[in-house]
Amino acid sequence: MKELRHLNKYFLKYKWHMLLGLLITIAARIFTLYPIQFIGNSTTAIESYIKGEITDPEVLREQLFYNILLIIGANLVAAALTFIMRQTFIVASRKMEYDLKNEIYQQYQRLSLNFYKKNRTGDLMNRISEDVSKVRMYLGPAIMYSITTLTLFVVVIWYMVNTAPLLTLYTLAPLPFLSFAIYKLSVAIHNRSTIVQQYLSKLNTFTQETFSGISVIKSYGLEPLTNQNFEVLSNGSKEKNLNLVKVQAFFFPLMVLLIGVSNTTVIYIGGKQVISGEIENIGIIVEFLLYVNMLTWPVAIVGWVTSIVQQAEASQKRINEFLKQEPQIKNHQEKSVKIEGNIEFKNVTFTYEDTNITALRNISFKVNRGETLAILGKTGSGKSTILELIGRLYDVDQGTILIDGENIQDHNLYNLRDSIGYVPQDAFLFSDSIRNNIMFGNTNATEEEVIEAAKNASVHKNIKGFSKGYDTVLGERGITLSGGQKQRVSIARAIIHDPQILLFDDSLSAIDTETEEEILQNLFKISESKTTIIVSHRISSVKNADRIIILKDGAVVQEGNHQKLIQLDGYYKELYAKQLSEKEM
Ligand SMILES: Nc1ncnc2c1ncn2[C@@H]1O[C@H](COP(=O)(O)OP(=O)(O)OP(=O)(O)O)[C@@H](O)[C@H]1O
Repeated sequence: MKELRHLNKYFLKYKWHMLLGLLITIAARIFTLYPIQFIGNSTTAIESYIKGEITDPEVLREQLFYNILLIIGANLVAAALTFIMRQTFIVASRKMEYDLKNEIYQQYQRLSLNFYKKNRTGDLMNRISEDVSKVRMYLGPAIMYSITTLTLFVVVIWYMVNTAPLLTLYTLAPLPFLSFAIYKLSVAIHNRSTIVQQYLSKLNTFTQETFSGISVIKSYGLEPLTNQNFEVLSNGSKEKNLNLVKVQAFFFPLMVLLIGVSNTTVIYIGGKQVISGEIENIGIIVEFLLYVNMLTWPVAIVGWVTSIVQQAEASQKRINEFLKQEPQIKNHQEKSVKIEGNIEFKNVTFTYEDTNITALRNISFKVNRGETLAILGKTGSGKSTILELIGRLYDVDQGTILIDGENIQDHNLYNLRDSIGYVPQDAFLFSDSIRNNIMFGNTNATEEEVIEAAKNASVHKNIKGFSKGYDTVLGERGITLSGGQKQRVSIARAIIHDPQILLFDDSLSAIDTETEEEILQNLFKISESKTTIIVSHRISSVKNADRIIILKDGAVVQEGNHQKLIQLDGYYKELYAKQLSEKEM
């Protein structure tokens, strides 16, 4: 129960719901029991009539009518109270589920990139959905049924002991066995359903991947192979499901068996006691039969509740693992100071902790407000890493990054990121309208500003060409747009944000050179008083930059402007010559 302690704060928050639920449960149970006494009374009245103690049939009719009215009345009240009981406990548990999901989601948002690298998306999704559902079963149904069972037990057993103590003992004897058997069965069901879930998860991942990669599958003619793989997986899933169904099938027969044993005991022992005169009338046997049937379900539920609590404990443990984690990148500064955009790297070395790859080695450079720095280099040379370090997606190991002369870590983290417009290498667009995708950079932007940003990113004409214009909804991963269009929408998003620092990570790669030139000219105007860093593989994107640095294996190997670098032997000159000849061809 240690892990479940985390949830106590929610019980405290909804204490009035819980308290009201408790009171109503007690009242509901008492009203559920009343009808049984009246059924007992009716049987006794019939018995008295048969024995001749009541001679007038009118009196019997009157007694039966009176008892039936009471039975109906008590049942109606019990039903109404049971409804309210569910409204309190179950509603409270749904509210707690909602709060817990929000707590986990906010924690996910708080955690840094390294957390997402270490954990698989499926696992993150599972903990916020599956695990929370299991915890909710503890917060609501388990608590509700425990209280119901306890109240029922106390009230019923007290009444039974008072009426016929020995008969009570005999009738209740099989119930602990029932509870234990149900517990064992619940554990087996739980274990097997966990395996079923795992198979289902595998099956889902497989299908999702095949749908995402459908174009590759079709173009390589891999349909038969994927069908085969799917069949193997779904067969496995079917086998596991059948295993589960087998144990589930034991549940009701077991209950029926034990109810049968208890009923037989009541009739046999009760009958003997009536004969010996220990029990005065048959009405008591009828009442006991009803009590036993009423107790069987709650006793079975004790086993069920125990397994629910165990599952909730295991799920909450998984949730707590994530809730306890601290973000790797922390904000050390509450105060926000307006960022001017002067960036300086001083002997920066950086190693990715998960792969142990040293992406940057002793890097130093400076770029001031109003300037454009371009970074070139072969793939894997560390260009993107530089941009990620400026956004503090990671913190440096050695050396320092200065922003406006101050250590990057001494700036307010959120203010720093807010001052940056980052266009990643792999432009990500949400399944939303183009307008909203652009406005992601500034949710308060006006229609004119959206159009202006799109024009500056040279994508306005394309958007206008769509029948729904800016309202065009993009499919998953923006599949309705071409690679170059996606990149430009992503650029418009950064422009509309109007940041102090603009970072472009190879974001013009899928755009033809003419459009590229157009965007660069627009950017030149927009970024007059901003700091721009352009990562690229193309000379055309970087030739106008104030400074260009060439990276090789994480180190700066050449530095200068276009004019200087085309004179020097090395990567830049070679690339220039190659791209020039390609253009001429
Ligand atoms: N998130 C990461 N975790 C671990 N290693 C990484 C990560 N990102 C990059 N690396 C490694 O760091 C090195 C530098 O990568 P980086 O993405 O900075 O190169 P790049 O110059 O931008 O390459 P490209 O031109 O292909 O985009 C590579 O060896 C890469 O494998």
